Amino acid sequence: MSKAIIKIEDLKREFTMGTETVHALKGISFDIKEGEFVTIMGSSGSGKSTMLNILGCLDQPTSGTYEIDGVRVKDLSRNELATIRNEKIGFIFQSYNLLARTSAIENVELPLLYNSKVSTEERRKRAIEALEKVGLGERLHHTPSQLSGGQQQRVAIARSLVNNPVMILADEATGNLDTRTSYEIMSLFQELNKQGITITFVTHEPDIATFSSRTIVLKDGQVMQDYNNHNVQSAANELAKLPKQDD
Ligand SMILES: Nc1ncnc2c1ncn2[C@@H]1O[C@H](COP(=O)(O)OP(=O)(O)OP(=O)(O)O)[C@@H](O)[C@H]1O
Repeated sequence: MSKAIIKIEDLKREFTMGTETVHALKGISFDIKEGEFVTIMGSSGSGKSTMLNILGCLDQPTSGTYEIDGVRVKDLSRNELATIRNEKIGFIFQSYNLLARTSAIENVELPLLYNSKVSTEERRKRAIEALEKVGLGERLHHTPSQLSGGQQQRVAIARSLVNNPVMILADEATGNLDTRTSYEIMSLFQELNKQGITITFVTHEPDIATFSSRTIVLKDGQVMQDYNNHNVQSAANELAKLPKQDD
């Protein structure tokens, strides 16, 4: 049995708006085990962003428990939360969030700058390895504006891997990409998952869920469905089915 990386129990998040209370999450419970590739789906307003913020230690629940890699997140200070975020989670966003005018390699090195145990040489070595892993070994010194959207997302994926996080947390990571590039990126996620990396992918796109091994569907702040996908599609196969580009 793989160990649970994420443990969530009866998690609630309420927001106070004037005299009203918005119940964004109404008692959510699930575990995510090491090596899983989970999509968290739901329509607009279902609670995905609220869930993502809590999973990413960017926000705290109103009640209930959230544990990541054995650490209980509730009651941690802001600094402790920042450390957990940096050490345990690799974030990937829809808009890549790379530093402009900064090379791919420097962008990937960023999460290691906060880690005083890693020397300059080691930092560079790990950044190069991460970029090679995502197929960008030939683009180390390109800045974001010199890279395509898909390549920029690959840099972001390399950056998310460089600290050896316990989980990658992706927020609509293919939202800005065309179909072909989305399949390329999903194929990369599938490869990384095969290598043992745990992935949680938050999205409103049902297509994405077909590439993951488990889907959790949120509705009105509750888990409506939580199922294993016994027929995981290969993104590389879907890519091969697309008409050839004339370039
Ligand atoms: N800071 C906040 N203050 C008040 N209400 C909030 C806040 N954040 C979220 N909500 C409410 O919580 C509910 C869930 O919102 P959330 O943003 O998590 O949904 P979502 O599934 O991510 O939607 P979308 O796909 O449109 O981003 C909504 O009713 C929203 O209005």
